[in-house]
Amino acid sequence: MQLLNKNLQQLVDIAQKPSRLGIGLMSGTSLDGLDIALCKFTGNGLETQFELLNFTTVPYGDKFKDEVRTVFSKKQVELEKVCLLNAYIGSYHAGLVLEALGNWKVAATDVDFIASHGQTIYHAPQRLHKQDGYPNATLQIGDGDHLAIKTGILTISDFRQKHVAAGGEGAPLALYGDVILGSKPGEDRILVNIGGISNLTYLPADGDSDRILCSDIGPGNTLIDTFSRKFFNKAFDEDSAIANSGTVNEALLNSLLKHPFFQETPPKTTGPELFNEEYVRAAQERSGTSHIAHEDVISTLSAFTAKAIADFTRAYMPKGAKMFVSGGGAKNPFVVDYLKKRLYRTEINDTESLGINPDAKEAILFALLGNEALAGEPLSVGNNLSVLLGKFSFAS
Ligand SMILES: Nc1ncnc2c1ncn2[C@@H]1O[C@H](COP(=O)(O)OP(=O)(O)OP(=O)(O)O)[C@@H](O)[C@H]1O
Ligand SMILES: CC(=O)N[C@H]1[C@@H]2OC[C@@H](O2)[C@@H](O)[C@@H]1O[C@H](C)C(=O)O
Repeated sequence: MQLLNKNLQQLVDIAQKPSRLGIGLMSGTSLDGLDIALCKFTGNGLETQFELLNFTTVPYGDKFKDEVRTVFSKKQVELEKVCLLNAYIGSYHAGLVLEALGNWKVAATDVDFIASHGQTIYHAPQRLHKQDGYPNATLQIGDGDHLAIKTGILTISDFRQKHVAAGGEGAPLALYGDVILGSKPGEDRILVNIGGISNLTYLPADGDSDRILCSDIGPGNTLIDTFSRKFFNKAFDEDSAIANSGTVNEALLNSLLKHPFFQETPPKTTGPELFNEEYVRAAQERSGTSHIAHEDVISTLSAFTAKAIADFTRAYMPKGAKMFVSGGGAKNPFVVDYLKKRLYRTEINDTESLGINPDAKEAILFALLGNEALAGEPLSVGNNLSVLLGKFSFAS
């Protein structure tokens, strides 16, 4: 007699496998493309053994980016567009997964699960929306059912909602993956990811769970990208070519750093809902720097990203901790050099030196969270919430 329906049986079977093949998908706030990481997991929790088998970033075309930007971090949008994009992105990502699997010569039937972050279109922690009676909120679109149906692979998605439901801000979720991938007994480590928004995980040498901290820091690439697009028609400041041709304007830099967010005690989260074009315009007006050269704006915004990380590190991190950077911002020489100058006593490398591909780190994180949703137990580490995240979408 069959006791379970087919879908529940599939969950039990996958959970009991000695090792699982999972795909992590991340589409971040930089809107540069879809990161796809094929990982093999053995075990779960802090004992997880993991291997990155394949990784690719599929760049988004301008048309897709423009479509998403019509609803991205905007207070008012066409609701119809949100509805259409929710289905479209799920299905589009599914197509990209199938294409990647084809390129890697891996059969979809050999993959146990997809763990999909989706596309954040609005992040609204209470600290940002400040509306009485409303809780923390965040919204990711690209529905998991479309991925499951189109690829035939069990899909876990919408990881941030339960974090919010359990009292968190829905981010950052990096902590769990960073603890597993990046901890080393006897070494104080700081893992900094410079994506659209930058965030950091502190991993103490003694492994003391109470001292582990994960928090957003401030803008990563988001402002550099916005103004590179606006002034120079470039998606980003490749190899800091623009920033290097300008000068940091100290008055503007100080004005940019004057926001209560930077004084708030971590953990905290933010997004382009705060750090956007209007934010920079207002800082320019306050500091009388509205007419400085466009190159100087890019240099100053790059310094802003780096100085926010340096200030946070000085304020909250113990001296002597080693820093490991990842995310697209780790490839911005101006940002990294500025950071090194501000933190001249800190040893700074990228996460490649830990054996973690700096571009793949966040996609791996979601694959890890998917593995936990299937085979793990709620874990209490640092300031993470002790809940298993993610919703299941079955292929039939
Ligand atoms: N060669 C380079 N020079 C300068 N900047 C670069 C370079 N390569 C990538 N970047 C920056 O990295 C960005 C992409 O970063 P990443 O892929 O980490 O973002 P993301 O996944 O959207 O991040 P998150 O979700 O963490 O906000 C680009 O938009 C660009 O600003
Ligand atoms: C709401 C949202 O999408 N936040 C992202 C964003 O990009 C970086 C930073 O802001 C971080 O808080 C988070 O992503 C990573 C993966 C996280 O949750 O750890």
